[in-house]
Amino acid sequence: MQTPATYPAARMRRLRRTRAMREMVQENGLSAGDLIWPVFIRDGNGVEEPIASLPGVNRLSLDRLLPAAERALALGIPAICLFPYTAPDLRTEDCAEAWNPENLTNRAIRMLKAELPELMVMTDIALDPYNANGHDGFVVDGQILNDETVDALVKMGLAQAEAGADILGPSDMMDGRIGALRAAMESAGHRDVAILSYAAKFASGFYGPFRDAVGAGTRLVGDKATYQINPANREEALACVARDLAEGADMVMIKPGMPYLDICRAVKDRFQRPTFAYQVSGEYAMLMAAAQNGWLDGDKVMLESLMAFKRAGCDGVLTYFAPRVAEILRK
Ligand SMILES: NCC(=O)CCC(=O)O
Repeated sequence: MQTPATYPAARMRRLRRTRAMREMVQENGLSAGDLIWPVFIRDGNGVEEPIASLPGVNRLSLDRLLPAAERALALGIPAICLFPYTAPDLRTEDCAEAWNPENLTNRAIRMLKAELPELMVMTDIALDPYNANGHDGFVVDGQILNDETVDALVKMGLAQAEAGADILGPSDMMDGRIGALRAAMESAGHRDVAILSYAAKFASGFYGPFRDAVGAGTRLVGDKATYQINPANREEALACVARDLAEGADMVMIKPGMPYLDICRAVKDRFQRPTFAYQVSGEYAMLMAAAQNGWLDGDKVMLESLMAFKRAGCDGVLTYFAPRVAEILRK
């Protein structure tokens, strides 16, 4: 970096004097094309069910998903990511609904790809929405089984690819799942299905409202500390990213987002690969709650928080704010 001259030759405020000048020298930008919109889906017809801990976010039945997705596409959002709220009777210990070709997610993928082929559909690969105990893997005697879970995740990913998913998002943090999914995609002829690995996923308290949204919160027995990363660890997160890229991930994600911007920057600097952050439900809920109380300017902090991800090196962000941001950016 060129050291600035000393005062008064250097007056940093010269380039902040007008909006035109500030915009001309702005280092990072945010556009609708940077956003992936996570959407909660549920069975039924004509349903838009509010989620108390995520103000402004609804669980949508598929007939309501379609116009919402259409709007997202019109606003320039390139991808949506589907999260199912699974009916209680379909949550079992064997999680068989996860790879049912006719499950809610797979029906949603087929509908979206038939109606809006240009909108990319990303999926989530983890057993928690289908598991009786809210965990991302099979639980036997209180242990989360790794390899047996990976086999199930592969079946789940194959069903999603078969339904037409563009991007698979393994979010479970089992070891070896990226390599197993990549190999399965190759041999099943789904060579162009991309994998966006939740590579650096921390065992965070910020996921609370999401668990309410998919109905896993009250079911979760214990915590996810035996498979998600300890929030204290940076090198371990980088090792997970290196491993997932080596196993065939096309893109990687850091999650949560705002408390982990240092990890975003380190991942981008070290690997130079497409890097995403997930601005998770707790981050959204915090900002919305403060805005609803009049303590923060909601739109302002929303845009600022998303720009922070770009500044930290992210290529894009998964955010529940996506449609609102895209609307503001269009003006
Ligand atoms: N596998 C997806 C998530 O865990 C999302 C978390 C959140 O939004 O809190």
